Amino acid sequence: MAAITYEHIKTCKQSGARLGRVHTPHGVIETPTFMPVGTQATVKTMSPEELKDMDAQIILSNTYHLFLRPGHDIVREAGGLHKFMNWDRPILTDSGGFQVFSLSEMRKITEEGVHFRSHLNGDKKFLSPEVAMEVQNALGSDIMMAFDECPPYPAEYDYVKKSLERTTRWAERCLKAHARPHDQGLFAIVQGGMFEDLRKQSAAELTSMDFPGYAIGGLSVGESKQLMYEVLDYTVPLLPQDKPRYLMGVGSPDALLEGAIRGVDMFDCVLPTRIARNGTTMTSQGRLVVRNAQYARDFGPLDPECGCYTCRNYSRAYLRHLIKSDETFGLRLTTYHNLYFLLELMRKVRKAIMEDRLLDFRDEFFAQYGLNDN
Ligand SMILES: CC1(C)O[C@@H]2[C@@H](CO[C@@]3(CNc4nc5cc6c(=O)[nH]c(N)nc6cc5[nH]4)OC(C)(C)O[C@@H]23)O1
Ligand SMILES: [Zn+2]
Repeated sequence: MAAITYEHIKTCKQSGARLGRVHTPHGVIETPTFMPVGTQATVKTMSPEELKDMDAQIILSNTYHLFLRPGHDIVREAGGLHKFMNWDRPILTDSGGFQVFSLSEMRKITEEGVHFRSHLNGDKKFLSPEVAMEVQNALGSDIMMAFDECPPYPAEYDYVKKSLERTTRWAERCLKAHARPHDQGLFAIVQGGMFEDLRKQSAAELTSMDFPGYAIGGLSVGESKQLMYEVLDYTVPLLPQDKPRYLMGVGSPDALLEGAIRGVDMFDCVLPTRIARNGTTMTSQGRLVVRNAQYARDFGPLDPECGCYTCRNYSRAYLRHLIKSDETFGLRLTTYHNLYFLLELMRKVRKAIMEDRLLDFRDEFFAQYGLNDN
């Protein structure tokens, strides 16, 4: 029995989006799904109990960060990431390639791997397919990502082609280094930038190696949303129907809807947790910056249509006061709401697929939420 299997439930007759389940050793994930990001073994300010209250079915953590601190050996000695952070549902770990480029200085890519300096203390470090697999093995995540290179955006055609070919060779090395295929699934990451023929090449090379799931990398890196949707239009159909498809780094309401409509099953993004910490919230009426003066005497709920703990028990005035006063409880309340909002949105997406009306749902949602940059 493979560690990760995909169960297709139905395809929306109106949009082509699909309803499914991903089966993992730590439980089932209903898709399309949004995965809260817990980069350093915690979804910032949330307890595992609160994440379960809102029915987060899987969370993300990160090889790069845990490799640097506390070190994967400590997590291994703790019994793995599930035990270390007291989370008994599925965990997906990113492989670290992308974070090396988005966080560290002084990096040098070779065929062997990437030499870089830690962004924490400048120590010289090295990540490679083999090291990334050893670290994820120590973390014990249910879904591991292959070690890849995410080209910068924009990037020249020749650079992107050479980069995707190395990513394919690195994916092969990850497969060879994969010690526990029966209790950890390894997803490959399709690259190819914004070039249709290179996306085709990357997808063909990786799907010929039969991974249990495929991620679409190299997006949400500064390109316009229209360009991202264009790349999805021709990349998603290249991936197998009977495997999960994961779009990395995407998490605004509009992008989640447009991605689901195009057949994406899994999403992750720091957006909801990151903006919550500066008092910006996602509500059914669009973005609401609750720290703004206009809410000083607004004793209504953050979002009148939301049933979450924050919206049932506290007012906008109180949230504004806490955020302005730098009270940690304020960050917890806005984070709880933002995550609940996106998880609730995905529940509504799954219901709309079941009822063959996802395009109608998208139009209704945008009419209320607004097309503003959310
Ligand atoms: C949208 C938002 C709010 O998310 C923030 C910030 C900037 O974009 C993000 C999200 N975009 C994103 N694209 C990715 C592509 C890959 C990839 O090709 N390979 C691998 N292994 N992991 C990836 C992770 C990715 N995350 O990336 C960082 C830099 C992690 O911060 C995130 O804007
Ligand atoms: Zn709420």
